[in-house]
Amino acid sequence: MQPDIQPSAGVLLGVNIDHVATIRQARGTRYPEPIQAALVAEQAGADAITLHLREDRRHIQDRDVELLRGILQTRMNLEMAATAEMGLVAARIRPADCCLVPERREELTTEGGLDVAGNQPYLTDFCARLAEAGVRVSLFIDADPAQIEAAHAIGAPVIEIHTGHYAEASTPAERAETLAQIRRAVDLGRSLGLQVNAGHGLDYHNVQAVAAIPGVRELNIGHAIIARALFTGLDQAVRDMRRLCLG
Ligand SMILES: CC(=O)[C@@H](O)[C@H](O)COP(=O)(O)O
Ligand SMILES: NCC(=O)COP(=O)(O)O
Repeated sequence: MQPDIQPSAGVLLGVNIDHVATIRQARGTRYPEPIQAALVAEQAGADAITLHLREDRRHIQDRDVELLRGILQTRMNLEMAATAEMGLVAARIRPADCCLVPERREELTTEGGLDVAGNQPYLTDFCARLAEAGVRVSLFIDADPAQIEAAHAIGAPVIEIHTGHYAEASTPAERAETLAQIRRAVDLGRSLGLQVNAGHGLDYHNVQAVAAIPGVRELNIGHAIIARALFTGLDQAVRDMRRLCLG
């Protein structure tokens, strides 16, 4: 089946395959295989494959990252905490992109953005070392001007705006306000010359409003795609999301 070859309308789709690995880890089996998911997603039109190597290895394993590094046809976006251990992994794997995200072992999923403003010296050095290894650094941050300005100050070329508060909004007013915050964050990031991505909690019902924000370059989406794939298959789930992103 040939993928829908459509010219990118400027909004790229990074498919996060973490939760394929969640199902595998639930029983410790050899299936489902995240490698297979990545290739299916790419064939269906994903512009990048995102995977989060967590410190607790609850889903993606080191072997997934190592194997995919030599297999992906598009681009690896490796998400990780800004720790010494993960810095060594990134320097060895040298993914095209590395997105630094905060982690707390007890969290169910990522809860907030990275505190760049509060950790500038450490993150400046951490990002410089990744850049020296040829890795493009992205910082997963809240739609907070101080964090966006700090990301620019430490030399990160890319930011990914945390869309979780928008995704979890429970009223139309809250949804409108959180979307406006994202829009302002995109405008500020672009004015500083940053590439601005967005992600977390985006699904088939809330993605279009974010994809329509001028200046958003890439959306990283996983949980909703993998959930839909249970019923439509992964190829169709990715195609459907790609179509919504293109508007
Ligand atoms: C940073 C982010 O929002 C996600 O990409 C992250 O991977 C969420 O963590 P889980 O995939 O473990 O839910
Ligand atoms: N950085 C966001 C991501 O990769 C996927 O987040 P989600 O769609 O699984 O919530």
